[in-house]
Amino acid sequence: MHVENITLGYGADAPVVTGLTLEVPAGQLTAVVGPNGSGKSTLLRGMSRLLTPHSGQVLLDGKDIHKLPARELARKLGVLPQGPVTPEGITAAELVSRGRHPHRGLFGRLTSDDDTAIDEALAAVELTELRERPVDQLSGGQRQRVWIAMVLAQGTQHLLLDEPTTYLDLAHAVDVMNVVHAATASGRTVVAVLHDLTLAAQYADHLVVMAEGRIAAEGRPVDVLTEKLLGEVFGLQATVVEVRGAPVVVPDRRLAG
Ligand SMILES: Nc1ncnc2c1ncn2[C@@H]1O[C@H](COP(=O)(O)OP(=O)(O)OP(=O)(O)O)[C@@H](O)[C@H]1O
Repeated sequence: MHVENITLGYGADAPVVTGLTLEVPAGQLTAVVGPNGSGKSTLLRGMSRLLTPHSGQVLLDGKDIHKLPARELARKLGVLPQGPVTPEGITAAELVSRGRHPHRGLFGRLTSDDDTAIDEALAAVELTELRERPVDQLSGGQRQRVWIAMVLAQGTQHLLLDEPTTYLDLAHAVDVMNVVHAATASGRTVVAVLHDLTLAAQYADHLVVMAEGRIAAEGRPVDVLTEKLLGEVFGLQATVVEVRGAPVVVPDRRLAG
């Protein structure tokens, strides 16, 4: 996936992302981090056709995604947007089955391939036992995992995930990141917006740091996530230590008294 000189914004407002170019490494996990409002979600929306760019292109296998038929794109690119709205009364399994839509014929029923993909996706996020529960009766974290399962069931080569670990406790966040990372082991390309810098650094092959609609730095987490960068981009005073070759961010405390 390649983003070429893209400018994105909303209506007549000043653009949010300006002239951004990004080569997404194939078969790897790219994490996008940055302060609130730096344009991470906007970038992901532009990369997934939820937002049409003012200028520039997003290329998938060399083709402009904004020119591909929707169905063809859905077979190649799975998207977890921020805060997806759950249809009322739908069960977990039904929601996950929607991930199979792009693979079905016009009036197609679910095939055994579809059933397998749905079962595997539910198992991957450990929700097999809750599969018949209405999604609106699940906890925030369980609901988030159902949505991730839906995107996994879509079986696409490319995945864009906006904050897949929001609402998850650390153990479940790690479970989800393990699942997401496993997708790259089978050759899939993943781009995930993440807020937890340490989690991002532990899992990302490639780290992109955004600031004010541009890429402030990118590369291996250990090269990118420095104390200097945290100060400059996040306004955060922190100590960075290395664990298993990846940076861990320890914010400096300012205790009263
Ligand atoms: N639908 C929208 N309409 C108008 N402006 C928007 C819309 N969505 C986002 N923006 C603006 O675009 C800017 C970047 O927002 P965006 O959500 O891309 O940032 P972000 O880096 O993902 O932030 P966060 O970490 O808070 O999720 C913000 O100033 C925001 O107000």
